[in-house]
Amino acid sequence: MVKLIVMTLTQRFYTRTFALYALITDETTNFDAGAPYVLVVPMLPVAAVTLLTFTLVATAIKQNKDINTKREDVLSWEDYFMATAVLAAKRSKDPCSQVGACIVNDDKKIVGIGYNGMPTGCSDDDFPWTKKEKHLYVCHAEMNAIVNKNSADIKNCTIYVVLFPCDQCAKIIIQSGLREVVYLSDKHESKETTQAAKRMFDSARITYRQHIPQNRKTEIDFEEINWDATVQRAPSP
Ligand SMILES: O=c1ccn([C@H]2C[C@H](O)[C@@H](COP(=O)(O)O)O2)c(=O)[nH]1
Repeated sequence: MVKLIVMTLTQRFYTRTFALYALITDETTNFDAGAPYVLVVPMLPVAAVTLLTFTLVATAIKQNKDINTKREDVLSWEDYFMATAVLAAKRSKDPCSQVGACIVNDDKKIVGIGYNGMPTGCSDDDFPWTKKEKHLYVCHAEMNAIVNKNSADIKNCTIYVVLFPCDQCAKIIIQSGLREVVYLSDKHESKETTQAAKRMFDSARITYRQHIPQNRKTEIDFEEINWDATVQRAPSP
């Protein structure tokens, strides 16, 4: 409907502008080879301004409509849980692999989040991040998500994790009673540790599958919040 109104108005505008221009210049009656350019070139800025105006009006109308209509283009549950794992991973200080994990129960409630990092009390600045040494100290994302759980029981939950779990994490996942592993990357699939993890999952009947995001990109844009329209309170002293 909005499109139709805009198209009709645009068409009318052009017809009238063209007729007016033809009247002033009388070019339509003297159509030699150069005449079309003489007609079209001066109209380009007018056309650009008109198009911009109509686009702005159409956007305003559309936005006005949107505040009264249910949004359809929302994050799917699966993208939401994996995005939560990816967001947690952004806290990781590991220079090679930033891993995040998010545990979800049957009611679609998040009951644990974690990322790979040094144990509490072991400073990120004092312990090594080199490829060889870090493995002695780093707590894996899955382990952190499990020990950080905010629910008494995580039995039958699903864990969304950025990287396929290693053998050590597989053991903790199995012993915690988790039912399913959803992962994003399997970049260490040829490693013995990943193969051992898959062997244990298969035996313990824990399913695993790769998550293919519906949206390749999910942006968080703090600028989207209209700060000017909110009351800005002074921070507490
Ligand atoms: O299941 C896993 C496996 C690994 N991690 C963490 C541990 C390390 O910080 C990195 C792996 O580093 P690489 O240099 O890629 O070997 O990922 C984890 O959290 N969970």
